[in-house]
Amino acid sequence: MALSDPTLILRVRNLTARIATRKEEIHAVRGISFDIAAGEAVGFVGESGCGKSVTARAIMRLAPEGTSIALGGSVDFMGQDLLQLDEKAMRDLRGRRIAMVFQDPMTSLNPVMTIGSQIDDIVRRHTELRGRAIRQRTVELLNLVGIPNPERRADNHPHQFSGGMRQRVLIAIAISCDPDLLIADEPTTALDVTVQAQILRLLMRLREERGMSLMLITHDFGVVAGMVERVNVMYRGEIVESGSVERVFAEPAHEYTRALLHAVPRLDTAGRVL
Ligand SMILES: Nc1ncnc2c1ncn2[C@@H]1O[C@H](COP(=O)(O)OP(=O)(O)OP(=O)(O)O)[C@@H](O)[C@H]1O
Repeated sequence: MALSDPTLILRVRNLTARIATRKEEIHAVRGISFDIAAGEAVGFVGESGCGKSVTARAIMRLAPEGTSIALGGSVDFMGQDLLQLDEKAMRDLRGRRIAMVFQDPMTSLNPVMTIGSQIDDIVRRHTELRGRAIRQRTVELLNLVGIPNPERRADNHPHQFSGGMRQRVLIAIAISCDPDLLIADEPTTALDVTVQAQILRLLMRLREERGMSLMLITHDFGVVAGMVERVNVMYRGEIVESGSVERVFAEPAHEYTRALLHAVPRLDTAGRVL
């Protein structure tokens, strides 16, 4: 299947995802459609349980832990429908062309391995580099995501890093293969506010420098403001509203969006004398 618009890298149509646990089946994503252009940052906003994470996982064809997933519709990624690929092709694509960063930077890292050896492994697996060149690349990646003294820090274990620094490490791992699309699922939720801003700035800088697309998933409208061009608002497994951030902020069309926006402090009115 060819993409009609060459600047689109992702074209999702009528995507459905049912996840089954031992107890029940949940229709978590109910026929959503959206596009992401090359180099574009798109936000997905909605309250907990609305299907944002399942959407991200559906694109990667990964089931949430402890579940199995059944997908419908199409996920056209640079001209290939990912839902039709065999598992081997999908494994090749994950991490290399589409990479993901999750909320909890501690559980995604191996606590007994040094940061450097964890990144070395990924560089070895995904590139042609061998010998000393691997560690050089690891240090370069740590430097790129703003880890000070990267040569020395590479020999530390995850618990010797702060939450924000661990998230930087995971971002380094995610961009190590130069993906076309980075999916960041609540990347700053576990971090305090100043660190949140630093991580968001880092993601934006990397997106610009590398020309990758960014799918930013958050329950917090404040996080997407100033970060993305377009936002999709999700509610109960559907996209109920989408548009430019400015438009959605200024004139939310859906009642649910208005309710979500109410929860965000308004910077423009905060200092005004009543
Ligand atoms: N591992 C799981 N086991 C059982 N149900 C799950 C699991 N993961 C997600 N679900 C269910 O799928 C639906 C969509 O969840 P999803 O995680 O996509 O929501 P979300 O919008 O990303 O919220 P959150 O930010 O809390 O993850 C919900 O009904 C949720 O309960």
